[in-house]
Amino acid sequence: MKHFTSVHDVSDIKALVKQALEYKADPYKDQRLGSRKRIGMLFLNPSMRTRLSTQVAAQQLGMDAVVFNVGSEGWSLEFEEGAIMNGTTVEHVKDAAPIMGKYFDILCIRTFPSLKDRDADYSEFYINQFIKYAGIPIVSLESATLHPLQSLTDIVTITEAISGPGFQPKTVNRKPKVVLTWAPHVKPLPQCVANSFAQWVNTWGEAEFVITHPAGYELDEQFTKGATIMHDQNAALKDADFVYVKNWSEFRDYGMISCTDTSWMLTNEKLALTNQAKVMHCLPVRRNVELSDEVLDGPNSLVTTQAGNRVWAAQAVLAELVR
Ligand SMILES: NCCC[C@H](NC(=O)CCC(=O)O)C(=O)O
Ligand SMILES: NC(=O)OP(=O)(O)O
Repeated sequence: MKHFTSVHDVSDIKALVKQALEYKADPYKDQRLGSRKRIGMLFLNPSMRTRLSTQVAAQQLGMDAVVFNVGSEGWSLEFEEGAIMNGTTVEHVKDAAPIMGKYFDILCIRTFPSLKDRDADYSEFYINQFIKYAGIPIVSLESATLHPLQSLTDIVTITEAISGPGFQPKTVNRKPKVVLTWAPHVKPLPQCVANSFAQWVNTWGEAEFVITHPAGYELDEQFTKGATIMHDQNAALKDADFVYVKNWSEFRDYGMISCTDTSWMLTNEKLALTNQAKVMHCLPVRRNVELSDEVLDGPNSLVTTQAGNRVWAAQAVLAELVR
């Protein structure tokens, strides 16, 4: 693995999931693997889970992690080739990234989309500039279109749940039914988590995968191809074993919100349509907008386990890059 910015960087998903679960069983088994290695973590946007879980993962491998909230504390970066820098940006990524390449062995970056310019966002303009100029492995901590550390975690979480004693598929030998459902929100959010989840589940190939959303919220087909897409949420939820709840803004009418229908919120009434599905969400979650309290606080919620698993996914990825 050279970089970790999408599922395409992974040659064997199942092996990486296995590695993550091995770290969960024995967190310090490779505590010297990353000795004398250092990761830099650049945040152009806020984070709680990604930041803390990746730091913990690095520590468990014996690596140092340096966090830089570049969005709020650093010089504002210029990314445009040939820019005449007589405005508000202070330093070009061409100058900054190679220096970070000297300080660190691996550079991890969070950079959200603008949700204004679809072509620029979907070209992954910002993270690709770091790949071009830093000269060291780059790890996405959520980029303009994808969130691969989250998606690896999600596959780890599903794998763990279906291997456990409590899992009862509807029919024997059936792949688990995984439903990604759109949920309402108060503001336009990136498509990253949904794109990435779809990309990973499709590549993994071990689920019967359904995506449900209101008309107009179709995601980019490059990520969803292979999934069944339905506009009827109740029909989609039937017999689901896992329900992944996420809001995203529109891809076609880019960054827009055309649906404010609160009935898309996942409630216990909707959960009753499923095969006692486990409920997932990447967090942070808007309670009683995306998901009801009763679901989040109820026995079907996997969200805390899922967020806890972020550590093992990050540890597996860092270990692979160090190796
Ligand atoms: N990293 C996980 C999700 C990050 C981001 N959510 C947010 O921005 C939520 C903000 C809010 O609820 O106001 C997203 O959906 O891609
Ligand atoms: N799920 C996730 O990426 O959370 P943070 O935004 O808190 O890192």
